[in-house]
This record gives sequence, structure tokens and C-alpha cells, in this order.
Amino acid sequence: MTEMRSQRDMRALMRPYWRAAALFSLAVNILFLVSPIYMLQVYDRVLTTGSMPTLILLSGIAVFLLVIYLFAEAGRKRVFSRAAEALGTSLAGPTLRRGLSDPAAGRTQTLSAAAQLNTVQGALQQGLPGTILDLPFSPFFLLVLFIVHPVLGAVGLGGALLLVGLALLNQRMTERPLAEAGQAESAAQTELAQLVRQQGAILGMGMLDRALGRWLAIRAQASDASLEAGLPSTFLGAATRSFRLVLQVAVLGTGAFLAVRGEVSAGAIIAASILFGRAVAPIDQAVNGWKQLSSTIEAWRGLGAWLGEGHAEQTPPTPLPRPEPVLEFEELQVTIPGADKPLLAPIDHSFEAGRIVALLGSSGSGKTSLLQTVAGAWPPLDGAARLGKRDMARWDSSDRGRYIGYLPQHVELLRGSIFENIARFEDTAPERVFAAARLAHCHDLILSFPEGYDTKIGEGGHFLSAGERQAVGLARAFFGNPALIVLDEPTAHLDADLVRGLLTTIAELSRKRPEDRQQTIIMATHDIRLIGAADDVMVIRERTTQVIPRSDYLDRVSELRRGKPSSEGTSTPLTVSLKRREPDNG
Ligand SMILES: Nc1ncnc2c1ncn2[C@@H]1O[C@H](COP(=O)(O)OP(=O)(O)OP(=O)(O)O)[C@@H](O)[C@H]1O
Repeated sequence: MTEMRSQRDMRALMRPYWRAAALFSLAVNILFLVSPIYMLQVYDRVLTTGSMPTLILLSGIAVFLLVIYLFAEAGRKRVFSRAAEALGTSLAGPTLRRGLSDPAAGRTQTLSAAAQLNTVQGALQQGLPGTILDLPFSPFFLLVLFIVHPVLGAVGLGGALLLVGLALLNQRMTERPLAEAGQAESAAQTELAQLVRQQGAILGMGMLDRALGRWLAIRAQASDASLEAGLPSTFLGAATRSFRLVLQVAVLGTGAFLAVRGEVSAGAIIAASILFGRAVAPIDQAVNGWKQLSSTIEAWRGLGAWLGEGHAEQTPPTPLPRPEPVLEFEELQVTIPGADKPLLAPIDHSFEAGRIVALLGSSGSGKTSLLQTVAGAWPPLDGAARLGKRDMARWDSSDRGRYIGYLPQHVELLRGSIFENIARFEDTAPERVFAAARLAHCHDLILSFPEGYDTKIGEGGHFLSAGERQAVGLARAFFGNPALIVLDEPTAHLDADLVRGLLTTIAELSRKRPEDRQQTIIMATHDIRLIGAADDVMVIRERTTQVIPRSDYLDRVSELRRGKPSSEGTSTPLTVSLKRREPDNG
């Protein structure tokens, strides 16, 4: 199925359903004339002649046509249900893909786009667009009313226009408050999601009452806004309903008046009432269902804009062969997604194949941002990060993913088994997964879980500690023998055994000559032991990056430390000045 890219594509998808629904609507509305015509005929042909066969014939025809009416009405509902299903099938993927593939798209925006899709689907399933399709038939029923008698037509038209006026007033009065209420509601939802996520911190620090109070205030604001936005609708809805009853009386009264004067038959009184009722029913529905209708239209537009802003989906490019593990930065400008200023000064450096690079820098210096850019998760502001001549930002992410292993700073695993997570949900031979776990030295750890590699993680499954998650995340990064391994603080949560394991893996790799290694590794770390296993050290200091051989770096560190007792154990970020030290003047 082709990917939905914009509102135009969405409209094209819906067009056949609208056409089918319009045809059913035509049938429904024309067949609705059966009752008024039947009434007229009964009064004109049966009551005046007393002919039973005519009554039976007329009743038979009416019942037959009303059965068709029933099928037309059901058919229309079915078309809308099918449209809802088609919309879900075609849009659910692109909606999420747009959010997940665009680093600038916020989490809330992604969730709200998914909620918009649900809103539109729900409205279709309820057959809400039927109201819109019935609206154009209102003039048709008024015309028939005019044919029955011009005075009846005039009363009906006047009443319908007043109802339209009420509908427009309703729309004017509710448009802004409804939008504001929607925003307040989504703010309350975001706060709620944060509260649930932060449960541990909230309980641990006794913030429950204050956090709850904050959320209740936001929620109260949202429900006040919703209540206020609904007020004009509620009032105008009730006014429309009672006004409609008054109009019904007016039509019946006018019909009776005309019948007394002999201008219409008695059957016309009832026929006029039915016709008028049908003419104004869609207007009435539009007024009363305005809130839902307008939020559906808003959701539809929002969804179109969301998909339209996304990167155009192309047909998947031809998969490329394994790249040379040569990592190059060409005037690379790292930035935060959506920002228009670089976070770091342009980086221009090339790491030969197989280098192990330790990335150092103080907190907030930009290590994670650089690694996200290197892994291709964040696009650079300018310049490029390349692996084997391939620009990470332009390389198709599925293809790129086969050659990159990335351990993010905060490891989140997806719902599924440990095996599936390490295999990145790929269908693969178990040996490849075991090999990755052995490289991360977590094979035994995984075997100690209740169901080993089949242990389910995530909601309702086994809960993994931060260290266990990091170990499984490491195995996932090593899976498939990637050409580039990007590790963000890989030892931050590991216990001594797992750290030793990782060091062994890196040390084994570092013992090989770089040209014999199949991968390049870049890792942000504060751990001096990992730095010791690296070939190069890349230091971020005051927004600039500098690359020096590890031995030079360590020499510089020991020079600085000489004479001072080491208080930092293995944790040594050591973003020392790489310039020569000024002579110590005391
Ligand atoms: N998604 C984001 N939106 C806005 N600012 C961000 C985002 N991510 C990072 N930053 C900012 O960019 C700067 C660099 O952050 P980054 O996480 O890259 O630093 P770091 O060196 O990895 O820090 P640490 O060692 O504490 O993990 C920080 O000032 C941070 O506040």
C-alpha cells in the first residue's frame, strides 16, 4: 500500500467511500419520500373511495420500498465502518513512522496525532459524516414541500433558515473555546503520563500530595475549559430542539389552515409535517453534534498537516553492502533536533578503520548529542558524519541499522522477549543472538532469568534492573557484527563483573591491529579503564572537539595528577586542558 503523505492522499483514500456513501444517501433520502407520498395517496385515493384493494396495494408498495430504505441506511453505515478500517490500516503506520523517524517531532505531538486518528475513525464508525451527506437534501425536501403547497414551503424554508442561523451562531461561539479546551485536555494528559512515569521519585521524595495537587489543578482547568466550551452548544442545542417543535406545530397548523380552506387534502397536513421534519433533521443533528463534528474535522486537518510535514516516504532504496568501518566527520555541525544553532563547533576528523575512540566531556558538553548524530538518529545542522563514505543522515534507516550498533544513554527495551530485543526483532539464527550476548558478557545473566532468552520484558513481563537493561542493550548493540558501534556511557549501570566483561571484549578487540578489526567503536565514557582500551581520545571542551592518541592523553592526565592523591578511582572524565600546562607559580 502506498504511504499517506498528505491531506490530499487522505482525501484520495476516502473518495471511493464518500462516493458510495453519497449514493446510499441519495437512495435513503429519496426513499424517505415513501411515507409522505403514502399518506397523500391514502387520503386522496383510499379515504375518498373506500377502496380496500387500493389500500392493500399502496401499503404493499410502501412496505417493499421501506425495506429497501432499511438496506440503504445499513449500507451507508457499513461504508463508513469500512472507511474507518481503511483509514486505520493506511494511516496508523505512517502516523507513527512520521513521529518516530523525525527527531524534531515531540513525543506529545506523536501521541496526539495517534489520538487524532482514533477520533476520526471513531466518528466514521458512528456514521457521523452521514449528517454532512444528508444536509444537501434539506433543500430537496423543502422543494417537495413547496410543490405540496407554496405557503407550506415558505413556512418550512423560513424555519430551516432560522435553524441554519442558530447552527452558524453555535459554530462561531464554540470554535475558539473548543480549541482551547482541546489544548488544556492534552496538557492534562501529558502531566498525567509524566506523573505515572515518575512514580518512584514522587513517592521516594514525598511529593505525592504536591504532584497530585498540580495535576488536579491542570485537570480542573481542562474540565472548566471543556465545560465552558460546551455551554453555548448545550444552550443552542436545547433552543434548536424546542424551536424545531414550534416549527413542526407551525407547519401542522398551516397545513390544517390550508386543508380547512380546501387548498390541500388532509393527507398533505401529515405529509408536510414528515417532509419538514426530514428537511431540518440534518440541521438539528449538526447543531447538537457540533462539538463532535468540529473536533473530528479539526482532528482530520491536524492529521493531514502532521503527515504532510513529514519527510516524503520514498520506495526503499537498494540495500547497500557492508561499509568500510571508516568514520569521518566533515565540517559536522551537531545540533538539537529542531534547533537552528550548532551545539558544537564544526568537527572535521577522520578515524581510520577499526579505531576505538573514547569520547570525553563534562556533563552537558554534548557527548550524547554527538553520538545521536553519529548513529544517524539526529540530523546534523550542516556537514556530515560518514561511515565508509555513506552519509549517516541520508542513509535509509533500515539499511543503515544493519551496520550500526547503538547503545543509548538510557536503555529502553521493547515489549517482547530478551531474544527478540537482542535480535532487534529480526528473524535470525539463535547463534547470532548468543554470540552478541557473549560479547556483552551477559549470556549467563540471561540464562539466570526465569525463562532465559524467552523471558518477556515490559508491561506484564519480567522487570529488568537498569544494569540488566544496559547489558541486554549492549548485546543488542553488538548483534549482527556491526561496522560501527556507538556506546553512550556503556558502564554507567553495570556491576563489576559486567564491566570486566565489556572491558575484556573491548580489550580483545583492541589487541588486534586496527586494520584487522571489523568495526570502529566510539564510546562516551567517564571510565578510565575504558579510556585505557581506546586508541584515540576525543575530548569536547568549551564546544570544541579535539582528538589525540590515548597514550598522549593518559600521559597528560598522570602529569596533572602527579603528586596529588587519586580520589576518583575508576571514574575519571578528565576533560583536562589539552594545552601544555602553565608553570605552577605556587
Ligand atoms: N532533546 C533535547 N532538547 C533540548 N536540549 C537538549 C536535548 N538534548 C540535549 N539537550 C541539551 O544539549 C546539551 C548537550 O546535551 P548532551 O546530552 O548531548 O550532553 P552530554 O555531554 O551527553 O551530557 P551528560 O554527560 O550529562 O550525559 C545540554 O545542554 C542539554 O541540555
